[in-house]
Amino acid sequence: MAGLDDVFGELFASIDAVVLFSPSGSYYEQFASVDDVDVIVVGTENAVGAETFVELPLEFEAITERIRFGLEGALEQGVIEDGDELACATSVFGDGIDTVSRVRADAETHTGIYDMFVKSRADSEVTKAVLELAIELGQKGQKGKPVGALFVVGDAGKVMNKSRPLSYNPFEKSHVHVGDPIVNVMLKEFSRLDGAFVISDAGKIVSAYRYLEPSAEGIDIPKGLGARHMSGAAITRDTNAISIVLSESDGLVRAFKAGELILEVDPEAY
Ligand SMILES: Nc1ncnc2c1ncn2[C@@H]1O[C@H](COP(=O)(O)OP(=O)(O)OP(=O)(O)O)[C@@H](O)[C@H]1O
Ligand SMILES: [Mn+2]
Repeated sequence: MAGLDDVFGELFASIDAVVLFSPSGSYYEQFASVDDVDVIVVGTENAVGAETFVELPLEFEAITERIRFGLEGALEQGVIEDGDELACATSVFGDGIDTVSRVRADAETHTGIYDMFVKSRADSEVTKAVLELAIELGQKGQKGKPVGALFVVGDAGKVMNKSRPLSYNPFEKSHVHVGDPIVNVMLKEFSRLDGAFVISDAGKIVSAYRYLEPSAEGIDIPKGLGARHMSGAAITRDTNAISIVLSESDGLVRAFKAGELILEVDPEAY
């Protein structure tokens, strides 16, 4: 009779690498004594001081997203290759690692979400701060009511050229940056008002209340979404910016790059 190892063992038979998602130090250490296996650590920070590390911008709640994003980053960094067989160990139910998924690295399913942070014009810290802000706004709303918001990040000069003011710009003479706690309060306050926020590569808030006027021809966004998403998507094809959009109507946060939807997250899941 076959033992469980014969059955479950197939999950990690002849794999090219083990990918540990946010392992504890002791869990990671155990792999040091395993022969002939490459170990890659993926997480929001390299808490275990791993030699091979891939950074996640957020702790994705959905395991499929977490693995897809982590592997996309690992492919980008060249620590794995297309077609590699990987044992991805992650936590689904508890604090510790409780799940192993066998996944084949597939360069074809490249979504661009990793590029959004690492290969964009804007600093990855800036993109991350804006994404976190949008998620936080989505969780709390404005005084309990759902709000929508549109942030256009990077390539600000070109974005300004493709847009016009809806009202006076409260950030006109200021030198404030995203990530700054005061600025987050201001951005949340202004998010009740119309138009887009324009943010520079380095995170400076260039303007609020911008009405975007990109060419929207041929832009394909999910059905049911309106002008905020259409303009947010289209501006990323006309410029090298990325857009992060919080929908007032369905509460989801979406990101667009090069005119394409590259990320869709439910703020309630974080
Ligand atoms: N071209 C644009 N540039 C900047 N902001 C815009 C633009 N078009 C619409 N908006 C902003 O988006 C808001 C919502 O518009 P609309 O309902 O058409 O968008 P939506 O994609 O359905 O977004 P939501 O899901 O939040 O309702 C508008 O009140 C306006 O503030
Ligand atoms: Mn709408």
